Amino acid sequence: MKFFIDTANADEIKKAKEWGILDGVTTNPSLIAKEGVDHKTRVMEIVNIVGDLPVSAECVETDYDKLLAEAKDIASWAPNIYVKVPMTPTSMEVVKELSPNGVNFNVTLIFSLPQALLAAKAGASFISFFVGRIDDMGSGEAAQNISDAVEMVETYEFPKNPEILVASIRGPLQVVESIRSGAHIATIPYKIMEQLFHHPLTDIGIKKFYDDYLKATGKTA
Ligand SMILES: O=C(CO)[C@@H](O)[C@H](O)[C@H](O)[C@H](O)COP(=O)(O)O
Repeated sequence: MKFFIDTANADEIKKAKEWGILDGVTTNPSLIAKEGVDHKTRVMEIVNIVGDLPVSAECVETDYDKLLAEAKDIASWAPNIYVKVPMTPTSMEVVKELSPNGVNFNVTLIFSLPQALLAAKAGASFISFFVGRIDDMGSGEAAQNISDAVEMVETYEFPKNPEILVASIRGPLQVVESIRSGAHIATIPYKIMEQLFHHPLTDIGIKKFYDDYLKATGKTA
């Protein structure tokens, strides 16, 4: 499973890259707004940090002509940009129009299997399932939705061989859920990435090995 970071914070992206675990970056208008920076400037900074890894940058227009122009513009910023559009009929028209010309789309705000099918058929490269928000509704359907969507894209033929991307991850358990469901990608906020390194038994084990080493060598800490 690929690990993307879900942030527009440049320091967090640099750190995740240093860890050697980073496969891509996703941003959205809320994350960019939190940083208080210009959208294009920050996306280009991110591209400079991650090189040719995929970077998702989201459109905000809703009218067809404006969205088409915005998607073309964002796609022109760098070859590894994935243009994010929400699941709407208008967005799917834009995906259908531009994806055969080499534009990669990340269709976002996906909450159901039929929505994932529509995105795949239109020509999405990534299909972003929002597990946290599905779990908030208490339906318990998130994991099943992801594994059904993975099976769907691996069973049928679609224009771009889309990958299922798990978004709206709020804690390590949803990362486990993503792995168990066979998701192709999980996009994870920095704080949760950090949490994934830790386990109480790891800390206890590190301390015991070090203490035994000191005892055996007579050295002091
Ligand atoms: O859609 C993608 C990735 O494609 C994400 O950037 C996505 O927007 C975020 O994970 C969500 O907006 C975060 O949602 P939430 O945890 O605030 O509910």
